[in-house]
Amino acid sequence: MCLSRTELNQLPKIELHCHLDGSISMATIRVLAEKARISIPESDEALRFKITAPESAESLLDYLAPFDFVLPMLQTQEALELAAYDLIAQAKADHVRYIEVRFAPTLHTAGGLSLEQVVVAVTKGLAKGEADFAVKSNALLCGMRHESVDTIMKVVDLFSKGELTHVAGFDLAGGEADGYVSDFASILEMVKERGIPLTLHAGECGCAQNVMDAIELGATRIGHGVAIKDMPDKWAELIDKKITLEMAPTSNIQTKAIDKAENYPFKTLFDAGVRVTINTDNRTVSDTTLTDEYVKLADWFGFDEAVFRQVARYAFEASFMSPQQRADLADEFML
Ligand SMILES: O=c1[nH]cnc2c1ncn2[C@H]1C[C@H](O)[C@@H](CO)O1
Ligand SMILES: [Zn+2]
Repeated sequence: MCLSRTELNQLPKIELHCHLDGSISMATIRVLAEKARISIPESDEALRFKITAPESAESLLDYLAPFDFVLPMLQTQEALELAAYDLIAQAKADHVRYIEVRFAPTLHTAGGLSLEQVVVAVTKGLAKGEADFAVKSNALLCGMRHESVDTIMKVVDLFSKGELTHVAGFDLAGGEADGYVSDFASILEMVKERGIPLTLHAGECGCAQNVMDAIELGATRIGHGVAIKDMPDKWAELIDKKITLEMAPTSNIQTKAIDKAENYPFKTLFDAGVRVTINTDNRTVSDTTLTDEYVKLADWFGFDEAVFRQVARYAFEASFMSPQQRADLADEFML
């Protein structure tokens, strides 16, 4: 029997892949714009047009365009804290019990903040969100793929600052090109050496080899990884190494990682035993919620509750939670 939207909404969830700057609610964007004295459209319809992925998006690069609109509003500690708090409120509405919130600290320094101040502000917002909404979280720090190795290294160095808390892992985001992972081998070797948990955006643009390169260089999780559908001979390796794919159905269609729902490889990969998880990627840019993503997958593939519980267990196991967070949530997700 098909699960209703209400039943899907109420399932306890874990979200591993959600970008802070792509997931600020419209109401909070209005608050942030006013604080930053940035004029934005008055009508919600016109504002939505600016902050969501264009319907005509042909690629990941088109999909990323709305970020340029919101980033100027995210240049103070107050704004970052509000944005993080707002995201936790949205996660609560999806019955998310734990979320990893990613962002690129270097994109928030235009107003004079240090990288460290950026991270402190976000984690403060996450902590307030946890206190008010009982949603646990950690931050993941992204380097941007268009940045220099030196710049990204400064982000990696943040992990060595003992006073930062709730910073759980590293990622590389931004436009994807064939072979990009190996360009960052020196950074990723350092990440491995320092024992920093690693997830990498890969296989979002038809570049399946990037997924295998990411695994080779130490990623235990892959952001999207959709292109691995084209390399079935590699699935056994993913299963064997317990690699987890952070998939995001709406985003993956918008970026043209996949042409249409029927070809979305989630069920094929799940049935084969690959660890797949469900994520929003960007709630606002993709105009979605985690419940919407569950509803889509239930509609497309007729998944029952057991599938969603198994997927949540995969997310729990692959998460970069602290031992305490893991102990607190184990009963709920390791049924
Ligand atoms: O799906 C994505 N793929 C690659 N990069 C992305 C995606 N969604 C957001 N980003 C980028 C744009 C943001 O400014 C940055 C940090 O969150 O990450
Ligand atoms: Zn992403």
